[in-house]
Amino acid sequence: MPNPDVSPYDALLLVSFGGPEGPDDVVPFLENVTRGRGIPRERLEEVGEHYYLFGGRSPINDQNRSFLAAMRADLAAHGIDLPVYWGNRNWDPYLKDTLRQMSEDGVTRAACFVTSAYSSWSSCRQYRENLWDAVDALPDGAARPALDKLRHYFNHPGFVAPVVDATVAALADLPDEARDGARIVFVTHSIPTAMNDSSGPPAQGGGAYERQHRDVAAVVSGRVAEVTGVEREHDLVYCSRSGSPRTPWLEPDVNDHLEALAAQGVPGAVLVPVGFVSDHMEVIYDLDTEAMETAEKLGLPVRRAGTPGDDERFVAVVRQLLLERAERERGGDPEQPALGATGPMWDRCPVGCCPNPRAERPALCQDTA
Ligand SMILES: CC1=C(CCC(=O)O)c2cc3nc(cc4[nH]c(cc5[nH]c(cc1n2)c(C)c5CCC(=O)O)c(CCC(=O)O)c4C)C(CCC(=O)O)=C3C
Ligand SMILES: [Fe+2]
Repeated sequence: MPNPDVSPYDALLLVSFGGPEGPDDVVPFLENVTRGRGIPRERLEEVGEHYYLFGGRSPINDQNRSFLAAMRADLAAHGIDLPVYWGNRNWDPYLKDTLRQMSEDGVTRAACFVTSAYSSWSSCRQYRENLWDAVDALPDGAARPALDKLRHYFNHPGFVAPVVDATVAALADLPDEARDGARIVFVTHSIPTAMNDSSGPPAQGGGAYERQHRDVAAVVSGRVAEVTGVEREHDLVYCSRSGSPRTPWLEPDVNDHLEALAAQGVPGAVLVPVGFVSDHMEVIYDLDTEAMETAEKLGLPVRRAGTPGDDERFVAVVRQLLLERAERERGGDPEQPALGATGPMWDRCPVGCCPNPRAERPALCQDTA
């Protein structure tokens, strides 16, 4: 079989958030994340403590290193010889440095895979602003690689499959008497309600962040019901609220929700962190530490489902989206797998998609007006 055609791409770029790698990194990292955001001092000190509890080291960079190794192996196993780069928004390796390396290496056009699956300013457009900044910062006269963001994958079968398996495994781990009546509680990162209201293309009326989560939650619970032979109710709740207490953010909070479930007499719950691609700090602190403490206090049996991480089906999504997009850029019409009601997402975000809540800023990977 001939090797797959990846033209017009000559590189792949993994784009992520970044995290501290030791205690001395924590404060500078938090400053990078929150510059100009008006996050109260107390909230920052509190989040710093979450990191210090884990030795000042976020799990996210090691998870990306492992994902990169898996991606390279997957590409090689499928006859694709493409350099793979990695750059972050908030910590080393910074996107700006990575773009410089790509430019020096002669990369002309790279496909970008972002470790965030949904629409919203925080989870999509801000990364596209970061890409614009990184290209903009290239020195005068340096070659400027073109960057294309691969489509959103929250509803891609290769993202959904490991979430389904992890939910089934977490249910199996509940005590027998809690299992059949257990609630499936999907959890994602809270964002300001205004950011949710403006997420997605203006023509769709906003609310894309929440809607996309509800769509994938319905798909996963439907599949879990098929596999386990038991219909269970499910909910979508939020973790990691930040910002000023006066600003409304998406609710309910996962801890409040567990209390409500216990009060209703629900016998148990499985937390499914569908908003996260791997076990970030939000998962190991906000869910495994804080929400589990809440569950224990309530005497409510709760298990946390795993995230896709470097599951080979999720790793393969990168290659599948790369080949799909390459073919589309060459004028072809490949199949675009997608589960649920939303359908396959766009290649380029529409004008006005997920606006920056503070000031309009240039971004890459969108339609030109
Ligand atoms: C939607 C969303 C995702 C999911 C999409 C994606 O993955 O991108 C996400 C991911 C992440 N968020 C992370 C860390 C932080 N986020 C913060 C602050 C904020 N997050 C926000 C939203 C999101 N964040 C928002 C609206 C803020 C307020 C400030 C602002 O308007 O930007 C703060 C400041 C302290 C605080 O206030 O919590 C920290 C330290 C880490 C690294 C974790 C690790 O180390 O493992 C990851 C993967
Ligand atoms: Fe965050």
